Amino acid sequence: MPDAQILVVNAGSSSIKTALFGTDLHETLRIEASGIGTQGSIRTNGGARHDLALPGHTAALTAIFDAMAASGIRPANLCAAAHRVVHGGANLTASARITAAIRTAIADAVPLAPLHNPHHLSAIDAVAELVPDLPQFATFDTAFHATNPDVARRYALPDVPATSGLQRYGFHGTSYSALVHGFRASTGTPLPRRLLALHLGNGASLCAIRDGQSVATTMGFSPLSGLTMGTRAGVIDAGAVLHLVGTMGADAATQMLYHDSGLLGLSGLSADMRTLGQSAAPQAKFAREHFCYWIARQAGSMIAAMQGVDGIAFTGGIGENDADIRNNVLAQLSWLGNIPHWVIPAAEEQQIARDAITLLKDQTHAP
Ligand SMILES: Nc1ncnc2c1ncn2[C@@H]1O[C@H](COP(=O)(O)OP(=O)(O)O)[C@@H](O)[C@H]1O
Ligand SMILES: CC(=O)OP(=O)(O)O
Ligand SMILES: [Mg+2]
Repeated sequence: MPDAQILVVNAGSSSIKTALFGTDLHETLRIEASGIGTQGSIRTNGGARHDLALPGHTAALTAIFDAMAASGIRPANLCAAAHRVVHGGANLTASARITAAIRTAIADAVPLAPLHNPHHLSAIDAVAELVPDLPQFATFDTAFHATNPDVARRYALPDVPATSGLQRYGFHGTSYSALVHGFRASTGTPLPRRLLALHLGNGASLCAIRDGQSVATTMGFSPLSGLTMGTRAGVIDAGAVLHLVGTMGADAATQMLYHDSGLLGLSGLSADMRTLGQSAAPQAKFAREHFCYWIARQAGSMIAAMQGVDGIAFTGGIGENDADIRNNVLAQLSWLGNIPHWVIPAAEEQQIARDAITLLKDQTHAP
């Protein structure tokens, strides 16, 4: 194992994907834990999945670190760690070295991304404990959407202190920027001028990408809005949220909207799309239909924001693997005519490593 490896940690809501990269961006090891809280499994270098009980992210991180140690990785092999961070709040949008102040800002944004930020902090702290002086970096999921125009970002709320920072940030930007960066290499064609990108994983969103830049996306202030997701409700009338808070209280409403809704809430069976696809239960079929219908509905909004569409790209665990979901969505968009589409593996880890390498080089060249 050569030295100077960058450890990348991508904690999603149902997965932790880790990889090691050389400073030339060459991937040397990949260990992924998936189905956290459902059908837990771990796999190394894209090989066979091994079933493993993964009740939570802490168990997944421990299993990954054990597997890394078993693969011969030692702290001395690492020159940096780099993390995907879903929400950095209003001020943290560009990738950065994780200082005490930045850790605090990520902690302050926990209420805005309760399915993600706590796990980013656990990973940052676990690495700091294992290798105390290792430089650590963060890539923010919000960064790619900084190009959205004000009309897209602004909620129609008054400009008063209570609404400070209340805007549509958008997420999955790490995946979308990797998709734009690697589009030609993975498809053999140039990036279409107006691309509808669908990141469909446990969390799911759409992005309107015009000339390589995000102009609109379905998630907003938090990763709760937009599409139907594994356990998240997606777009819901604020009046319905007020009603839930009024009748159940804020804590129970938060639990319902983030943890008990979406595919799980609709099916009463599972948040996991693969499990639902294998089920003959009518509720499982309805949950899958709901997922596709709301993708198609919100795709119309993204296409309007770009004034048309020249290509469609699917990515994420569902987007890459579930052909029935892709075909259902494409059939509901057939009114568009014959638009080319591609399936492109999410390359979030490579994007995170690329950002960290840029920051490492900047530090080396700093006066
Ligand atoms: N072969 C498959 N067929 C259908 N769904 C799949 C398949 N593989 C993974 N998925 C689904 O992908 C989702 C997880 O996506 P992923 O992008 O890994 O999650 P996360 O959002 O946690 O990063 C789950 O709903 C899982 O069932
Ligand atoms: C932002 C988000 O929902 O991420 P994930 O799909 O990885 O849970
Ligand atoms: Mg993910």
